[in-house]
Amino acid sequence: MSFDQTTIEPLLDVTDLSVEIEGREGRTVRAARGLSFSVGKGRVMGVIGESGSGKSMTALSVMRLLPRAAKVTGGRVMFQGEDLLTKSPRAMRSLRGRAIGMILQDPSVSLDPLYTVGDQIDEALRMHARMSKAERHARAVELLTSVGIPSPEDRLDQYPHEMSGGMLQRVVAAIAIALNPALLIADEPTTALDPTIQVQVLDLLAGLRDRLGISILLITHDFGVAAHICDDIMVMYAGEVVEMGPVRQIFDRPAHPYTRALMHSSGAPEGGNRLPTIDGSPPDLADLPPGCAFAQRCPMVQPRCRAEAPPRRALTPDHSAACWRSEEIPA
Ligand SMILES: Nc1ncnc2c1ncn2[C@@H]1O[C@H](COP(=O)(O)OP(=O)(O)OP(=O)(O)O)[C@@H](O)[C@H]1O
Repeated sequence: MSFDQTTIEPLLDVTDLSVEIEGREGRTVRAARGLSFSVGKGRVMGVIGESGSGKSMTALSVMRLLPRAAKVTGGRVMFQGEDLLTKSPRAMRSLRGRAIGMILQDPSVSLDPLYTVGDQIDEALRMHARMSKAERHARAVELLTSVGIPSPEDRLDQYPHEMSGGMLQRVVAAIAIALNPALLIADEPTTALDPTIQVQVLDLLAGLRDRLGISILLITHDFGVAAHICDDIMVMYAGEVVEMGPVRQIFDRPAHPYTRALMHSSGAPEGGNRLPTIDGSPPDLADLPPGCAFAQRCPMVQPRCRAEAPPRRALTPDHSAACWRSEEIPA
């Protein structure tokens, strides 16, 4: 749990989610292992961790868009009272775009170069909502305005190649929110953008939460990005959630040595060193060691850590971490 559920209702509630990928030579990659987390209504939850920690697989599982080689081997993904893992592909298609919007890393991949921005927003509105052509046009203008695009009427007639990366990501955001989704899943939405534009796009997302009450699951490997807009964060390492809680509490008192190392190696959202550099590399997810997966890189490792995996336990009602030595980590 990452927020006080007596006052904030969860919108997305994931329990014990496990994902396996059939790799080469019969290797089974354990991309997610028993993940549990909740995204509160109107909250931004940051999913943070190094490359390969399982952030994207987690998001793809929620959206039911895992690649063919990957499969969910256990768990529940409760959203608006239903387990998404049991829904039909057709029901999921309808849910995506309507109740769950998506923003991916590279806006040029999300948009079709052959159609104008206006056509692409219109398509999203036509697929799911019963609106007249005039209503759809008015809504498209309203959407572009709400994501901070100046002269929206003119922009509707432009093609993606006529717009900058930052503007394109705003268009993607406009399409993602076109049908008033309750949840937005954003996978590294600012990584492909210039640092100054990154901040603008993050502010846009924060604005959507504040104005529309949308919940956001934001994947990033950048602590600066998380600090900028997240209410809560979950830190992933080797397919597990190793720490979770309100961002302020984690900043003030990290309770996992990996979180602390990430915080110390990450730059501000304005630029600088975005890729965390921590000595050593994560374990092979197809051949995990016994005990704590971080033990081999951990500055605080003890013999017990190599023998027995620490369960995630609560330090405060809404802050938890999976480390035997949480209480000893310097603030
Ligand atoms: N098609 C695939 N076949 C085999 N293994 C895969 C495949 N896709 C991903 N993986 C593995 O699954 C694990 C989790 O990957 P995932 O993409 O979720 O990590 P991530 O934290 O999102 O990383 P990044 O920040 O680089 O996107 C990684 O170890 C990765 O190597």
